[in-house]
Amino acid sequence: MGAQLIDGKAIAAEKRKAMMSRIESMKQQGFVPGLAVILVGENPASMSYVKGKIRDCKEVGIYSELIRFPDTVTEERLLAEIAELNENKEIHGILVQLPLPNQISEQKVIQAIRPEKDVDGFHPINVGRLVTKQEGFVSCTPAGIIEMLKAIDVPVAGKHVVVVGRSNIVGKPASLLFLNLDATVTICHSKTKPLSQYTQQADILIAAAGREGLIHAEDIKPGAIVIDVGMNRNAAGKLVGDVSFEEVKEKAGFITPVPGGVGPMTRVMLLENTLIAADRQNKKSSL
Ligand SMILES: Nc1nc(=O)c2c([nH]1)NC[C@@H]1CN(c3ccc(C(=O)N[C@@H](CCC(=O)O)C(=O)O)cc3)C=[N+]21
Repeated sequence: MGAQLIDGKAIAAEKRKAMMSRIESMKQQGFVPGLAVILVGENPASMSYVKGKIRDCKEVGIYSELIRFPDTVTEERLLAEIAELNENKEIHGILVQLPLPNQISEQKVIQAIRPEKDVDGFHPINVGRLVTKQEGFVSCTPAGIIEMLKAIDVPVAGKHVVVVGRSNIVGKPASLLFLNLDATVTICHSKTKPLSQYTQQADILIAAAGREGLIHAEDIKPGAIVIDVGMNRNAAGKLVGDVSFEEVKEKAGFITPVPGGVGPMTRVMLLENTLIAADRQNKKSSL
């Protein structure tokens, strides 16, 4: 294999280890960081993701609450729960697992969370802070991608970053983060024609379209850094990214695997954001 593997799982484990001592010293000062996770319904994928988040919290010593509702829950009830968590002094971060059932407006729910507790970074206030380069919370997946590049010591300034995908959760915030780090950023999406003409120009390629087999060897520049955000089930039921890993790894300089790449970094950044939230709220209350 030509490319060096970026081992997200190992980098995330390293980061969790470093967090444990930070949390230990917080606790010695009588302060325990806390995360509330709201799960609506019984979608198996959502249930398994949420379980993973709660397990991560336990491992590093973050207090966590899992709050579950049936998929028939009203928007009003959900908003009331969030209002309560906004006032709860033991809870510094609130995450509502997406997607939500159709009777509930995701935008309304996201906007009900106090921006200071929005550890997903989905609230428009936090998105606006990212756009204007102010302190706030950044969506966990893009933040995790930046941490991976830091871990392999790759400077971003002046690089051409091509982002394929424009979701509110990954593509858009990733583009803004790279722009804030002085990269030259191109955003591509399903209507971009021809896609390969753009991806071939990338020093750093972010594949976040959610389509298996989107990126092949001929679509990249030799030596490029390829970050695969895709999470697709292939015909054999296996979890695969947007990048045809076996062929692209021969031509890339660095590549992330799926699983074991961006996913574990996303999870660890949620813990990181929860610690940042706890720190900021602790400072405020002791002023
Ligand atoms: N409010 C909210 N915040 C989220 O951050 C959020 C969400 N809703 N809804 C769903 C998506 C999805 N997501 C994943 C995070 C990590 C892995 C992960 O760790 N994946 C493992 C593999 C897991 C497996 O094998 O299924 C890996 O890539 O190695 C997966 C998926 C967070 N999301």
